[in-house]
Amino acid sequence: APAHPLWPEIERVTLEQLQYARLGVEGGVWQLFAEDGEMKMYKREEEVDGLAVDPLKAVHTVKGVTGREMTHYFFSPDVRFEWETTLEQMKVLETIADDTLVILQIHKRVWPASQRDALFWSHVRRVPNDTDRDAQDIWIACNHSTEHHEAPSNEGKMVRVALTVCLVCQTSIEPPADGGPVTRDHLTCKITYCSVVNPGGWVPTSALRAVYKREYPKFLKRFTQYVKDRCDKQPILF
Ligand SMILES: O=S(=O)(CCO)c1ccc(-c2ccc(C3CCCC3)c([C@@H]3C[C@@H]3c3ccccn3)c2)cc1
Repeated sequence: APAHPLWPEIERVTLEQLQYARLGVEGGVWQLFAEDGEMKMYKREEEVDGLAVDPLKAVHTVKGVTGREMTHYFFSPDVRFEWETTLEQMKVLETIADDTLVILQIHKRVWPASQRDALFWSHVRRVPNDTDRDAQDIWIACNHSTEHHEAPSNEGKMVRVALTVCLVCQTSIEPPADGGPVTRDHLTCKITYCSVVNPGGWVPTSALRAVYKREYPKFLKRFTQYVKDRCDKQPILF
């Protein structure tokens, strides 16, 4: 594993997020707040220092793509502007490895909040499925706020959000009955998207919750459709 000062935290947080995502939405603590076909979005209403920091967990099933493809397009900075509509600027501050980056993002102003930026490491990895041998490997992409000497400290300008986000994907293959080749019609990708965003500065709770309710379903729907469109007619990446 690369000898980078962030590596121990990247390893710990990524595996913690994997376990957190795999807990699903048990326990009755999760409130279903949006549904669209296979996509179900849950939240918990929590406040930190009077700020709404509502953990979010979404589950979704997408046909025709693999978890490797889904997490690849989520991780790749090159395509982020294709699907992230609230992004204004993005800069890769450091390439720690081909699967690990430090990214600074400036998001568009979302009324009534003032403009925000986010500084985080981003990591993607394949995790062998330790419970079910003949299942496909699990893929996880994880974004977690960090410090970085190259990021402006924003005195009095931009408010910096703190976030921890993960996208965990499990691919299933239903092989064709006639023993023919596996095509995209035989693929199903089960997704769990988790996010905790601390807005970093005052936003009226009711307004912020309205932003969450509007933006998260739009974001996950748009992102997953983007991946389906990109993968259509392309060779399958397992
Ligand atoms: O999954 S990611 O890593 C994808 C890479 O971009 C990610 C997701 C979400 C955010 C994010 C950052 C700021 C804000 C708010 C906080 C106060 C004012 C702006 C929000 C609010 C929740 C709403 C929102 C939800 C989804 C998409 C955009 N907007 C979300 C950042 C990164």
